[in-house]
Amino acid sequence: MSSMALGSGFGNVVSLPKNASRNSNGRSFWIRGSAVSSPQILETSNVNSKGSAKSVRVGVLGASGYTGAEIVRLLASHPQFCITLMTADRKAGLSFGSVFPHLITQKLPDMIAVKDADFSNVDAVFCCLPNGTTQEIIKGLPNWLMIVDLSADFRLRNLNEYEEWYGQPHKAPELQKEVIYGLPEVWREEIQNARLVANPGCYPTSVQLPLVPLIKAHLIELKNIIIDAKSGVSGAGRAAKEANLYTEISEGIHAYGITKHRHVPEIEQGLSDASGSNVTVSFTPHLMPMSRGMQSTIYVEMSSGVTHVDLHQHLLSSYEHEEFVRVLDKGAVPHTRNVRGSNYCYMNVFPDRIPGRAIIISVIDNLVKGASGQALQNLNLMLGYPENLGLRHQPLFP
Ligand SMILES: NC(=O)C1=CN([C@@H]2O[C@H](COP(=O)(O)OP(=O)(O)OC[C@H]3O[C@@H](n4cnc5c(N)ncnc54)[C@H](OP(=O)(O)O)[C@@H]3O)[C@@H](O)[C@H]2O)C=CC1
Ligand SMILES: CC(=O)N[C@@H](CCC(=O)OP(=O)(O)O)C(=O)O
Repeated sequence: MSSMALGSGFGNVVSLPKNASRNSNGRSFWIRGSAVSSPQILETSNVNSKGSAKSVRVGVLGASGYTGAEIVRLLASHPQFCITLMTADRKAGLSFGSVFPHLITQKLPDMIAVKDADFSNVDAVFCCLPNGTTQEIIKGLPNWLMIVDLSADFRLRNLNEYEEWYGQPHKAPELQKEVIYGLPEVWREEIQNARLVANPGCYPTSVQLPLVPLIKAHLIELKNIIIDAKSGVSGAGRAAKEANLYTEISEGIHAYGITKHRHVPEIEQGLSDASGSNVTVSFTPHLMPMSRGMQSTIYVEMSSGVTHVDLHQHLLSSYEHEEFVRVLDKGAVPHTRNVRGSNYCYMNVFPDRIPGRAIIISVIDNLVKGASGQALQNLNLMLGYPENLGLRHQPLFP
């Protein structure tokens, strides 16, 4: 990574991204210089492979949940971010390794209740908290903290719509005004200048990545978009629920949230932004007997004179320079297994047997590109780092 070196309170040299000043928007992380003022948290795990202190101190709120654990897993190989704060609710007081033994080798702070958290040792936070709680918690946080919120609290711009779909008035409308929607392939420039980013939902990520470029290029009709989507059970979080017991989930699939799923307005907001007019979709999610992975099968009508080859070609050229989106070769079927554990979205286009229609298939790992990987991609961008830092894991197979 190209960088400039500054002396620091760590007594080490801290590497800052060369383009750090580009992010100096008055709320700038680097101008504050807070990254260089905390000698007490320096640990071996806070040193990168070059022996320099990692520059950015990160808090993970909701570290005992699935997305929190996934952030911790990804940050283990991040050369510049170290974790200085972890919170939990029922599991506050426990060590992270006792809650997630697969990550026991990492040296990490114990998880504490968010009310006891001291943010003076933190430059940026990932909020991996249940919907509805983040907006209350972050409105009390210092206004210089960089925040990536993985919940749905700040994704909908229209607060009436938020109230309608989430069943409660928004509790931090003043913060909503500064939020940037964190889908890097669409809003990269805005994210680079953001302090507060709303990380997209998993289903909306898998749908917008293929549809936004096609809508922007007027290659598909805005009516009759049908999305049939499927998710692994980790999408529902780690908290115990009867409906998610092995006996309820295994050896079967079922639809849920039919016509009422909270991701409908988020998908429609993204597609409407792309088209400049109101887009509505039919969206039905299904729960699959697998831990992680998500597929959206999307049925579209092509614009007059357009073929599925045009759609494929346009997606190929749109994502030619995107590291995390792979448009597969003609005829290759995207499979959730092939993106498992990675930040990739794989997609492809197929002709329908009905003339004029096409079928688009997009797959992601709901916990990575659908949540924590995308969140890390966003924080990298917000701080001026290459967006793939800590994210180059190849998919796990089998
Ligand atoms: N799972 C997924 O695939 C995706 C999830 N998301 C969103 O990310 C967020 C986190 O999801 P996920 O990790 O799956 O959820 P989990 O249920 O697995 O984890 C929730 C975390 O929040 C903590 N917590 C619960 N209630 C409170 C509270 N009142 N105050 C403070 N902390 C609390 C929990 O602590 P404790 O364990 O101690 O109770 C736990 O650490 C959610 O908003 C979810 O909608 C977004 C995209 C995908
Ligand atoms: C399988 C499952 O239950 N999945 C979750 C989606 C997870 C997600 O992205 O949701 P948020 O919008 O809450 O962040 C659901 O359908 O609610």
